[in-house]
Amino acid sequence: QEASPQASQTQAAKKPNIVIIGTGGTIAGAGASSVNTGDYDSAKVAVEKIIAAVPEMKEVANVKGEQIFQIGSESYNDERMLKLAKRISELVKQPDVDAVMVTHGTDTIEETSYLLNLTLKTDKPVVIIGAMRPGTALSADGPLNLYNAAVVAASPESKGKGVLVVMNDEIHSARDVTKSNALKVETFKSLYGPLGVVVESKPYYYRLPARPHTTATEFDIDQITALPKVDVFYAHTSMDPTILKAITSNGSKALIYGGTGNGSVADYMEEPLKEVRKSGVIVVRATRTGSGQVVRNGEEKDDENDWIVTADQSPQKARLLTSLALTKTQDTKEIEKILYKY
Ligand SMILES: NC(=O)CC[C@H](N)C(=O)O
Repeated sequence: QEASPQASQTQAAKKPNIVIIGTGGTIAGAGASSVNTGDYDSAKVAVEKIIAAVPEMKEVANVKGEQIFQIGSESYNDERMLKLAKRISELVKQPDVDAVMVTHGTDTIEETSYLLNLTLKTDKPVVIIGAMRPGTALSADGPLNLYNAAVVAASPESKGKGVLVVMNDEIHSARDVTKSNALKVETFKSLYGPLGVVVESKPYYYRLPARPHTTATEFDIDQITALPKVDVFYAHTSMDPTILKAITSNGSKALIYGGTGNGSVADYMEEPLKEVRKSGVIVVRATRTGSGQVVRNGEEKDDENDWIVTADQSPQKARLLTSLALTKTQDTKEIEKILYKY
């Protein structure tokens, strides 16, 4: 028996309204054949088509697509990130929008989502998803990731938990998540484990983010028009100190030195790095190891050189947070406090 139009209207009214913003990536990718899992063009398929491929989402929410760009996420820059963040901020202010999802390339999900987590002023669920295999491939992961993300975004339990990244049946906090493998579908890992999992159309949370996010931060996306320029230098054996010279005259306000081990600085890089600081650029020591806090004055003379250290953030996450910090203060001690707070 068909439901009456009124009955189906009431059904629709009970379901949350979710806007899905399409930005590109492999979830919007297409390969030449079904066995191409790593050889394909990303950012090809429109978000409406991606949504149409998962009609099961209609059971959980009223979903609507919106294409903001069609790019591989390696091509994000501050301008694009701000455009996306500002659009989400507009949407979450609408009373008829209950949650926002973003389909995103996986390369830089960890950066965009961290920026959103630090700057959006909302308790509504904001869920970012991608895929490791294009929709044309056998065992494509995008459709289930999309469905699971809708389940998470539609759940009242997901409110107030910060920006979430849902991939491979896991719910991650934007603060901690990182892409750990170039190909595998289980690439997304969080240093301290995921917040929860999605099982049979239900989210199950097991932990909460401890660091302030969204409504509890001092950063408001609506007040930010540009991000101060911050660059990253990746340390290795036999570095070329002249590369650091470029940082003193390219408009950078800070340099994240992705040091070996505990943010260590090679003996022959000390002078060039001191010069960077003397030129006015803030020097932040981070670690290239992927985890662990950098210890102030541990192996380096931070007090003497007026260098600062990150907590456990990767150089790329520290870059975004330092840039946000610079919108508030130029004081190195204050910036370091911010790096340890979020
Ligand atoms: N799996 C992916 O999404 C990678 C595709 C592309 N490099 C991107 O990040 O958009």
